[in-house]
Amino acid sequence: MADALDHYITWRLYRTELDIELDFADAQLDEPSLTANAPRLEAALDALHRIEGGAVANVDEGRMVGHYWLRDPERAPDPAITRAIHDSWRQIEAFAAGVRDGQILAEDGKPFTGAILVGIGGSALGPQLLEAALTARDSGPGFSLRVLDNTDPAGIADLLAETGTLAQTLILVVSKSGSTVETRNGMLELRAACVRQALEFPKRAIAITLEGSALDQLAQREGWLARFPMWDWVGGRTSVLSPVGLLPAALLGHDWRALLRGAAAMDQWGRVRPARRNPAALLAWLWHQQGSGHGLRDMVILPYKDRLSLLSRYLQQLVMESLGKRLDRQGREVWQGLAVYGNKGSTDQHAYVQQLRDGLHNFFAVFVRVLRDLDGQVTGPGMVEVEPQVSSGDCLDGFYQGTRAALAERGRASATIVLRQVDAAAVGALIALFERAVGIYAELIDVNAYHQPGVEAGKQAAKGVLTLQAAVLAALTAGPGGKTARELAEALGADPVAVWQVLRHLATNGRVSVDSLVDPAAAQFARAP
Ligand SMILES: O=P(O)(O)OC[C@H]1O[C@H](O)[C@H](O)[C@@H](O)[C@@H]1O
Repeated sequence: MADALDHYITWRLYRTELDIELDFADAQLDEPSLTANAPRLEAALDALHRIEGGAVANVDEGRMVGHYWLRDPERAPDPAITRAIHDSWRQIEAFAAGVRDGQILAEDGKPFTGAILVGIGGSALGPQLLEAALTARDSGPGFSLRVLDNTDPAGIADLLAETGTLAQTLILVVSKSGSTVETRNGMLELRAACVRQALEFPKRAIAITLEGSALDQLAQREGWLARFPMWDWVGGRTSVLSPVGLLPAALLGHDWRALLRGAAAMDQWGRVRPARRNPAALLAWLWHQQGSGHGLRDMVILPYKDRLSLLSRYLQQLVMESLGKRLDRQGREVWQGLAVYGNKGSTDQHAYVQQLRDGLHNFFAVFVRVLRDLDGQVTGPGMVEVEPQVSSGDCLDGFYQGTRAALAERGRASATIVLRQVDAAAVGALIALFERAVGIYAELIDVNAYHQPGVEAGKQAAKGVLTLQAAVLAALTAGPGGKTARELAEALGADPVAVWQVLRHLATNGRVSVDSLVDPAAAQFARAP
């Protein structure tokens, strides 16, 4: 009779060189369905193999999908790509060393002590994840990274207030396309702050972007301090191991080569056949089985380690932007996706775990367990005993094991990724594991994981709002009296609700005059005096 230990060993994948385990013992996977679906999984792995060999997997945009080459440049199908990656590494190494050793100085001759990264989506989430996961561990004192990832004036003001003088601050403007509005705005706001502080923006500005993009051209024209490449074969949400994530990591003093090594080692593991022995394939199969191939259950990401609390935010983009698709690759309407949320344990146990155990059964959990309580040291001697013979770390691990068991008891599935510690190699491996699982799952459900047609609709509509705002401002007359939103909308042939929405925002910010904003039909707007 197989006992619980046999069951665990049967559903455990372990890789010695990574010291990472994937524990599927509570994942409710079963051998018969895995055997029956082995051909599909093997075909998905074949497809990934072709992608790694340079297939144009992003058919709509006619692009190769090369994030796997970022950690193993020799795999790239074109020697020019291999060279470009190696060149970028050399450039990152030299620049970060120059900043950290004080050869690259600010205009006042003093060292740079921090950076503000301006970017959004894939151009911010990866660097944020790395900073949160690795900073305390690797960097030592002396360099800080702040991120400006929105066009919210209050957020920008807060960041500027926190930073104070920008004299010792590098400004990293990160945008693959080089034309993202939020990032442009953040850059313009920081440029204005430099002018206010009598500092030269180009002397501290660095661009990470596609060669020839609008941002790249601007950086060239103005002679920015440095320019680093992005490539069209790397998607924003898989760009963390390109200069997008590596340069900030290097500036922070992280072991970015270990990050690459960890990812490359996970890629190796992720190429293992048969699929039953392959961690990424089993993870993708878990998603498929739990959500019936239609994302019917959400993935709750629960790392029991504060430093990984941004993992779920990072994975939200990677998974949901890749898999959330209306059409499959045959053009059929499929409305696919896989919702991701989570923060960290045991914190979330005091928030929504109640529903996970007792409520709606529309999820499965992926735990991340970190065996070592404190990095690089054993805590035994001198540990604080919160109870006799019990440390805080014992409690944290107990909460993980307890929550997992409590969910299993109610028939809720989970998988656990077990790391020895949160170091650069482990973080690289985690990133690669999920990237590969996304690639495999996309093959299983037949969607293009590498485009994002859905994000355009909101951007276009926002442009329309600003066009309407310009028309409304032009149509307003100077007071007294004024016009209602309805009158203005009629004059402009526009939607009166849209006109009201624009006006109430402008009025609240003192850009137009209004008698009162209480009644949308009666409010009288006039040009601000
Ligand atoms: O790096 P950027 O070109 O500025 O793009 C930033 C982000 O915005 C877009 O809307 C995409 O949906 C994301 O995939 C991308 O990461």
